[in-house]
Amino acid sequence: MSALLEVRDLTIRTDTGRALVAGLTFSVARGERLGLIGESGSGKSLTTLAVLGLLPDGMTASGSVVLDGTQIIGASEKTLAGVRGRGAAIVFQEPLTALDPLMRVGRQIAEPLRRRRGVTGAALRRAVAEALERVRLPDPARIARAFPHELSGGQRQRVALAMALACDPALLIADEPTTALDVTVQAEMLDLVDTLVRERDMAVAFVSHDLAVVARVTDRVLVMKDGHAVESGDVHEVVRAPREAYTKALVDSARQLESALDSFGGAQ
Ligand SMILES: Nc1ncnc2c1ncn2[C@@H]1O[C@H](COP(=O)(O)OP(=O)(O)OP(=O)(O)O)[C@@H](O)[C@H]1O
Repeated sequence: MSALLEVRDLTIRTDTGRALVAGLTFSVARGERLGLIGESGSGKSLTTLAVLGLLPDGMTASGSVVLDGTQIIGASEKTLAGVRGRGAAIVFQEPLTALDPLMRVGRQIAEPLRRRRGVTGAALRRAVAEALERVRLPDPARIARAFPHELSGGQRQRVALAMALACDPALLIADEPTTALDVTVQAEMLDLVDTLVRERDMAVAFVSHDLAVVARVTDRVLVMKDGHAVESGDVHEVVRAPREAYTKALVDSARQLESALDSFGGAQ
């Protein structure tokens, strides 16, 4: 069976022709969990935006990005609208990127369900409540009536996840979805993403600069540096025996962080 996402020789350039991502090739099978890892500026976010045809104005992509059978590069807005939500959906680091500050969150979750699935009336209200329950938000009726600023950062991130999952995407793209949260809320959010994607056999592209986080929720990892892939493989293999110096440095810094956290925990 063909891959759910097939990226071939993806190059992303600025309007001045500078390549920010160059010749990137990777794929994600249905149900597979891929981590995209690399230091800040390595091109992870631009790669995920290109997968949904969401590159910032002025940037162009070349090569091939086939998502759920649809070629994304050069596709019309109409084609892209058809594949977004169902083929893949994205959760960003800062949920306010995805949430409209002036709209109650219930309406924001309802909107894609109405538009893409044609759900209306009582069925739509039920679907919104279910979407909020699925991400383990207590008192979904109250949350649905709230505006984004009335929720905590962790609750907003769950709402953003509920929106992304509303149309049952085949691929969930999570771009550092826990970085802006405090450590406990981060761990809860990771567990939630992990549980939900396993329950649904959903594929994930999980973007992070933190190898420890990626190892927790993915099976395979693609290491990026300066817009190129430097290494890929089974996440535990890569952590155990990194081949490239750059990957080794990422592994070492993740270990240092872990042991610092351990000794901090032990001192309490
Ligand atoms: N809108 C933009 N205009 C110009 N350059 C950009 C733009 N967005 C990103 N870049 C540049 O493209 C490169 C890759 O950025 P990208 O956001 O994909 O990296 P990243 O690996 O996701 O980093 P981070 O972990 O910090 O989000 C960086 O050098 C960045 O400065």
